[in-house]
Amino acid sequence: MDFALSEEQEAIKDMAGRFSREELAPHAAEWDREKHFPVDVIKQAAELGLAGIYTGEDVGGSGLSRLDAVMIFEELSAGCTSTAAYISIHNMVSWMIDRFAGDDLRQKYCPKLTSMEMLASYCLTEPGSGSDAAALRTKAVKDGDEYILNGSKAFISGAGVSDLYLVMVRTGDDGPKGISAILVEKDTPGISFGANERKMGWNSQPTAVVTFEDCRVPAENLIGAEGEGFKFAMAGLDGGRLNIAACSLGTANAALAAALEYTSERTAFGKPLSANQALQFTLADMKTELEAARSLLYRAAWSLDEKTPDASSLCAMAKRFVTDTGFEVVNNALQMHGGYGYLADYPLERMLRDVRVHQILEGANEIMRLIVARHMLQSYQAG
Ligand SMILES: CC(C)(COP(=O)(O)OP(=O)(O)OC[C@H]1O[C@@H](n2cnc3c(N)ncnc32)[C@H](O)[C@@H]1OP(=O)(O)O)[C@@H](O)C(=O)NCCC(=O)NCCSC(=O)C1=CCCCC1
Repeated sequence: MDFALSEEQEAIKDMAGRFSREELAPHAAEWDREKHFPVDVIKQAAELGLAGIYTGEDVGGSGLSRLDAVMIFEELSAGCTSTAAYISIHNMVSWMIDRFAGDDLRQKYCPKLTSMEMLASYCLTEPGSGSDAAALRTKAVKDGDEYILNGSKAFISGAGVSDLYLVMVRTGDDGPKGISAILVEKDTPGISFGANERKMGWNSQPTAVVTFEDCRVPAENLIGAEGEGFKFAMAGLDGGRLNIAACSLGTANAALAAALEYTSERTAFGKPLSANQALQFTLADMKTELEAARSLLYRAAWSLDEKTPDASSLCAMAKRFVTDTGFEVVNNALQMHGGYGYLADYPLERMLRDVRVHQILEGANEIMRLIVARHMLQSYQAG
């Protein structure tokens, strides 16, 4: 087993790290304060190949691995958690179209997504269904060569700004087998967007309800066949969950770096804070837990690349463990800053607000435990 990164991976990390330090970090506090969605900066990411990281090269993607992707999101999130997370959602949609749509849709949309001529949003959650995703009710009824959509999607990142919406809809019976996936462009008559939600964090991207009222969408926009949408949605989330975990990891790395600097420079009782063994122990635990989190994350990403049978379960483990660990590390770093950690002049309170939601979205961490337990019990019962 080789734990060393390849030269190409080192170069990818360097490139993402530079973009993060130069284009994201200097503005993250302002974007958070002003609730500004930095579309221009996000589009610069496309020029670096970060808009279709694991989308195929034949449609303009970078054709990299999931392991490469988590390394990239770890770097990007150290600069701005919320912006990195939006880029991760865009990547998830780009990959889902590349992987599951027919060639006409792939050729029509993937190059526009990988160049970020179009930005994308993922629409699964509804006002009445979150963790129980298969209970979704947004209907799509076939009418000639169109589907007519009616219903609402909630908590949609990028809503109102994104150009393309990958929407999970009900085309059949109750449950997962009646769900399909369809693409809806922003200017389609019948689609509308609610007000930007007021959130604790993730303020550099808009979040809103998306409503469909007799929204007519070409039938050719259906991804795959009717009834396949739930599996596509779950497969997309396997990778999405890794990327969100990477966003917690990168943010926590930055928080630990800030804590090291602060505790080395700030003096109390005649010596630097970091000279206190109690703080040293906490710093050591933070470092150790982040290393453990990274190891699990990379292992899960490798499993997804290799399509191992336990890949979805490992993605769920990584999402749960890394986002919980990331939150604890950021919280400890904030505590080490004392009162300053609570001020918006320092980045810690923003980091804490941003990573908190990673324990909730793309599958709450309780659902991650459910996925792991189900896989473990099924494997046990199968002998
Ligand atoms: C895990 C879960 C609770 C499972 O549900 P059930 O028991 O209804 O479904 P079950 O019986 O497990 O399965 C149905 C079919 O589906 C296949 N499949 C499952 N996982 C996968 C997978 N990973 N890959 C491929 N196929 C999969 C399964 O095999 C089955 O097919 P089969 O009958 O065997 O032919 C699921 O609902 C879930 O996960 N919720 C969290 C939602 C949730 O995560 N939102 C997040 C919304 S997005 C979000 O929060 C965002 C926030 C910020 C912006 C981006 C998005």
